[in-house]
Amino acid sequence: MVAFGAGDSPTGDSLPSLSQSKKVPPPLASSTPKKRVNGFVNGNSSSTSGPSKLSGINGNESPSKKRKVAYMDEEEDYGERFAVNGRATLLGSETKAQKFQGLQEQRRQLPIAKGREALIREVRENDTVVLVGETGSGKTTQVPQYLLEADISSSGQIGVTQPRRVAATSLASRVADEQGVALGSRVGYAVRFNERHGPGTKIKYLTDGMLFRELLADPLLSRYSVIIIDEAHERTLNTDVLLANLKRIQKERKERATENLTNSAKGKERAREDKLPLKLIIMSATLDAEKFSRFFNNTKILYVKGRQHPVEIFHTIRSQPDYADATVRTFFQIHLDYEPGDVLIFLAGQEDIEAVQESIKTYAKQLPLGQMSVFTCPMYANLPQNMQTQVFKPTSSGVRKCILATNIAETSITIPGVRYVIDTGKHKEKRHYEYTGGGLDSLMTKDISKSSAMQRAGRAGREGPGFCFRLYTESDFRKMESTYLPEILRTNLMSSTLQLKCLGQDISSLDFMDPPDPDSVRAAYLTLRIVGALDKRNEVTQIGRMMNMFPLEPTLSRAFVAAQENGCIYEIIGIVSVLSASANLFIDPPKNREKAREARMAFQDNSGDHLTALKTLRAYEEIVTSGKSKSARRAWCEQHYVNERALSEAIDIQKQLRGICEREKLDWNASAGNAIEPVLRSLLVGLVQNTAIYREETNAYRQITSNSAMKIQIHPSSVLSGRTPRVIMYDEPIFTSKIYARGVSTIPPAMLSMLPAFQPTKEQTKK
Ligand SMILES: Nc1ncnc2c1ncn2[C@@H]1O[C@H](COP(=O)(O)OP(=O)(O)OP(=O)(O)O)[C@@H](O)[C@H]1O
Repeated sequence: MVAFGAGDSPTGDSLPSLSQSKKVPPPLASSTPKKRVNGFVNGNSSSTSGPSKLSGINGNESPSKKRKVAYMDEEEDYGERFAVNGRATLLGSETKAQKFQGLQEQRRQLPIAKGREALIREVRENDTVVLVGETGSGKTTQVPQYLLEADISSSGQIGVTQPRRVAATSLASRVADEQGVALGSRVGYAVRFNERHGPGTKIKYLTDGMLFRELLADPLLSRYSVIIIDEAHERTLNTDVLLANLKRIQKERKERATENLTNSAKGKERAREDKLPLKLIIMSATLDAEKFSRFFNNTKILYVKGRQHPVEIFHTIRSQPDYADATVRTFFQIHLDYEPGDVLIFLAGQEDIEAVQESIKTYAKQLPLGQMSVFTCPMYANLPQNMQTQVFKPTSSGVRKCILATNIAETSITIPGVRYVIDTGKHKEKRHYEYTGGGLDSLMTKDISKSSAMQRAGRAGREGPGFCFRLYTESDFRKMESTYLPEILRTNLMSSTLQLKCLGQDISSLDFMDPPDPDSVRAAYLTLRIVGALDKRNEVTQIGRMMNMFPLEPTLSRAFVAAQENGCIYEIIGIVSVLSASANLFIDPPKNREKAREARMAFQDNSGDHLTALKTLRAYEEIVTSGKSKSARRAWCEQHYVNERALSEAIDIQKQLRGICEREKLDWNASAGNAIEPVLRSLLVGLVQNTAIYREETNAYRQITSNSAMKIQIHPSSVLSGRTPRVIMYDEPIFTSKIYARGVSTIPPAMLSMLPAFQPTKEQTKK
């Protein structure tokens, strides 16, 4: 049993209080938990330590020896399965008009509704506004609609940025419903490789990365009248780059507006038609508002009063070093003793999610007869879009949905039905380390920040009072950092540097809220020079511009450009599509690695993982075009240990990349036939920094372009694992217990000398 203490939630220095359970009204009678579980204490009382009802969860005894409840498989489309009863029917039986009226009533009840007029006034009077309001108060869904309804956006669009694609798509869908229009018409969205908007779109939810890309074609973002940067506290690299640019754009558009207004009688009208100047709103529930305000010349800060529903927060009495186990036990404590309502669990990453999901499913099968059944549903970035949106579908009243998510579910989104949040207090943090001639990304499990903890708790209490169970003590909460280090200070800057260069800007001289580390900037320039995207004076080259046309990582877009010269775009598009898919192509069960490897022999290419991936994609395409049934396709994938989601996503990306080729008048059908050399050569041009040579003395690889003595091993999941080809190239170095090269192909040593930016030593080209 996990013991939880008082729900009095301390707050961070400058962060608004999320929940102070002693101050918030107690949960409504109908929503009060049936009874408290042993060990859970309310208010200020201390923990009890009676015997756990859930001893079976920890020990060998099962909660129930009989399995009498029906359970679902996560692969099933449960939306269809439950379409005939429960909540799904309830919504389905409402008329469209009733549903619309219901949504309007919900809109009126939101805390932000009281501030509607004041907000509109402030936005009219100020070009930039910082808006802080509790989670769920209605910022993201309502502010764009208020501005549209008040005609502040005039003839332009309102762009609302989100750090994550799932938030952008789900919010657009909600706001389209609230506006009573079809998604993609007045309200739309744009995320990488997936857009739904049209000429009539007035409110567009988009990822910050997409808005950054739009800058390239339209440096003044002239189609927008208003830009809303939502969840600004996350300080993603794209958000920071956008903020620096938005400051410039506002200035330039203001100058134009003033010119128009003073120089001609028709100026006023033109200024309106040109959507000048640009209004900017920066929003979050957990924002260092003063810092943002200072950055925008001490602009106005507005606070939304009140929260929609109370969230009662509990901390554990003791620290929980085995947080996965504590999660499972807490889940069942809720499941057995609390009223219906779905549970959202925050875990660090995919591995944690899979392990906890497995345990929950196992124990759920042993629940006593008559107990509500459990349906588990994962949610992490590597999961394809269609799987991520599964979590939003309703279940029947006899099922408790348990969503196991990473921090992609942490901000902005409302998952209908969620009433309980379990927060493990962990996340995965990506950090980039530079060393001479290379870089290394690490992905480590770390404690979250206070701001994250508050956002996580905010996912409960969106449709009614909620509960948040934190698997860390109150004193651990107090010790957490207020916010994370901005991404610009801890990530690889190569991609942004190139994009800015194409805009005629220099990352080292932009006006950032926090300027990047000069070493990281130097490393980004060096890599871009090595791949030929920049010249010696750091000016963008023709190659760099071509690379920038494709929404790909620079290493992949460089391979793409090389493929045009080498006559193998057809092959490179296939490989790049697989590498750009959000899920890994090959299922790599550590216990069954040999079996998986044998099963994939049919596609294995001796050169390594890149051509093996291409052959796998082609084999799957054949299956699809031959008209095989859905279940036959799935069986084929299972038999070969390949991830069908990754393959279907790759096919989708491939289609889009081919579309870009057509637009740019490139022949995507240009193929090298059976010759693999042009394909490897093209990949090598992009991956030149990720090349390594085998050293017998250490039985490991050493990076060629760096002086570092770092030892690299071929990752066990590679088809080349167990072999020691002399020279390899790889997609990325990853650091776990050792430094591994992942996505590896062998290359003939002589190929290195073909690279203009790289002149190898004699030893390196030796056969
Ligand atoms: N998809 C949805 N289904 C049901 N209710 C929703 C949905 N989206 C929003 N809501 C309702 O609208 C409220 C306001 O949501 P909104 O995202 O605008 O709040 P917010 O202030 O931006 O919150 P956050 O800071 O957490 O992003 C939610 O609390 C919820 O009650």
